[in-house]
Amino acid sequence: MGPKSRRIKKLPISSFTPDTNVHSSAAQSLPSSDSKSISRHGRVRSANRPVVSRKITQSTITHFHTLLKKQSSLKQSLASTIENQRNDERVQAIQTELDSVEREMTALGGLNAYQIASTLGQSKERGGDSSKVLVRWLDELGIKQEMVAQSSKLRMLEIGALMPDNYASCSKWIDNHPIDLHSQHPDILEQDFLQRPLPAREQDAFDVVSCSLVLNFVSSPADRGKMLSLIHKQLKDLPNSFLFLVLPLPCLANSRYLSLSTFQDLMRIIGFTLEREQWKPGGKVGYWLWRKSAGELEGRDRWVRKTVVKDGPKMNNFAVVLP
Ligand SMILES: C[S@@+](CC[C@H](N)C(=O)[O-])C[C@H]1O[C@@H](n2cnc3c(N)ncnc32)[C@H](O)[C@@H]1O
Repeated sequence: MGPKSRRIKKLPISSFTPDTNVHSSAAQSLPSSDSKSISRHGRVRSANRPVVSRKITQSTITHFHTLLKKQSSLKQSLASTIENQRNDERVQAIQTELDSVEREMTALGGLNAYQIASTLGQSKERGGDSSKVLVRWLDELGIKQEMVAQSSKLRMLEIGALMPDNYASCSKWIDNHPIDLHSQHPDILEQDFLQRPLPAREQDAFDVVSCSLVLNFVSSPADRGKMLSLIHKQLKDLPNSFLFLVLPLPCLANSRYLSLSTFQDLMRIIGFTLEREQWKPGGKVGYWLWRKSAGELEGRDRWVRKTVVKDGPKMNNFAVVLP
């Protein structure tokens, strides 16, 4: 007899601690789309900032992530039930559940409320945005100095940009192209990165791609793998091409399917070598800078499905699989 299969308990992936008691109050406290709260430069003006507690902001983000994951898995079940069984009752049941999840997302304020909650997470009161870490690393690597000396600019793609001006203070040497699924500003291109056309010419490719707290937003392991592989294709084939990745630390430090070291193996196969990292044990967020390298075929098979690397009662199910 084979080993007894055990149900793996799902915990939400978020940079924040889940708090199920305040979900409904989050929906009431967050405003819907309010262009007046965004300044000419795209910053959320403090005077107009919604007054929400840290707890409510965190709760909204966590709850939204959970709903996104439910939505993604219900959509998958719906598609496979329709394709394989054509069982009308089952299809109806999944559709009803999906409608209910989507109603809950709308009640929470949808992507807009999630973005406002995340913007508050970026604010100075909460420790600032991640761009400072990337700028410091590019400075330490001598890339800033090189650009300034050559009067040249790094071509950067910022995936999941809540504000258009995170790199405004570096405009002399960084030419940033911010995109987001739901743009909060005319200077942010509204685009799904997974649908972005690949660069037709080398000069359309990027020197740096920033992917800060976005990979954990992508709800399926296969789409996460696709995102990392597409980032590799959007980068120039030059030694100084980088991916700046920011993730809630538990995604790698407390997952059943990944660890900090196995993630490094996966990235090597996709074609990334670790250049810099910043995180502390028990911390909420980790920062990694990956240099583009040649991808590897050997060992790829291990990453086409999820494999448990460790298990425990309070672990999460964050995973990445390759397309
Ligand atoms: C938590 S926010 C992160 C914002 C910011 N980068 C930061 O570090 O605080 C995640 C953002 O990623 C965006 N996003 C998620 N998937 C995306 C995709 N496939 N293409 C473009 N943007 C995406 C979401 O719309 C959301 O605004």
